[in-house]
Amino acid sequence: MIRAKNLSKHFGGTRAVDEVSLEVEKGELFGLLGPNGSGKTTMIRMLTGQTRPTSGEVTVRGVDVLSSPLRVKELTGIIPEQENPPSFLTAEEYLHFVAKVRKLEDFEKQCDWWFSYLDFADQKDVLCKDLSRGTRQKLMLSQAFLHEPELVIIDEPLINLDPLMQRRIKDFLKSYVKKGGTVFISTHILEIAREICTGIAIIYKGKLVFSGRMDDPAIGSRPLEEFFLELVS
Ligand SMILES: Nc1ncnc2c1ncn2[C@@H]1O[C@H](COP(=O)(O)OP(=O)(O)OP(=O)(O)O)[C@@H](O)[C@H]1O
Repeated sequence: MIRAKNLSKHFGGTRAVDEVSLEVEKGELFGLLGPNGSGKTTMIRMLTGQTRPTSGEVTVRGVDVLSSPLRVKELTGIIPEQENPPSFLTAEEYLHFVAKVRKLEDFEKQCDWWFSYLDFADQKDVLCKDLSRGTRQKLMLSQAFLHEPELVIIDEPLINLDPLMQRRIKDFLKSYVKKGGTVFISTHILEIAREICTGIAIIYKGKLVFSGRMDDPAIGSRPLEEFFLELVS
């Protein structure tokens, strides 16, 4: 689903991502972990065609991201970090707009399902600029999954969500991959990764320091925090 080979991004003298190679298979719920400033967002931006790598190769669902970034956007659901929906549309208008861009038919039912599942039907007619941060995140999650893409890439999926909504999204993500979807998330919340991810990669100062399945013997049964701290300190 995702193949990155020796991917690097430099900003002047800063090596935000440094020669990272990764493979994510179909059906995985894959977590990209790392401390603040370790390169997670930059990595996601390269995987989704939002930032051009300094060097390296990346394909998503077999499509070369560098030469066909728009095709990658068609094939995947994406939520960039702290992305906001357009201020001048209501929540419902935005979701309907995305459904039309994604060429969905009979989309009103699907949109209503999301409003109800994430418990924000009462905010449908509110302008996006007036939604709370958590509700904006609910809307962004809804738009990413609306067309049921085979692959969804989310930078910090649970940001700004209350514990009940975090539970609901975690359950949704687990069931999505059980049904054959693939989800790639970044997070610095280790309990989320321990609870829902099937595979993880850890980056530190731009370099990949671990990549493997959650049941990798190197992690064992110890708390993920212990393993993580060993690698990043
Ligand atoms: N546009 C940019 N220009 C210059 N430096 C940048 C730019 N974007 C990111 N960086 C730098 O690249 C490094 C990695 O940043 P990045 O945002 O990818 O980290 P992150 O792991 O997502 O961090 P966080 O968990 O704090 O969101 C940081 O040193 C950051 O300052």
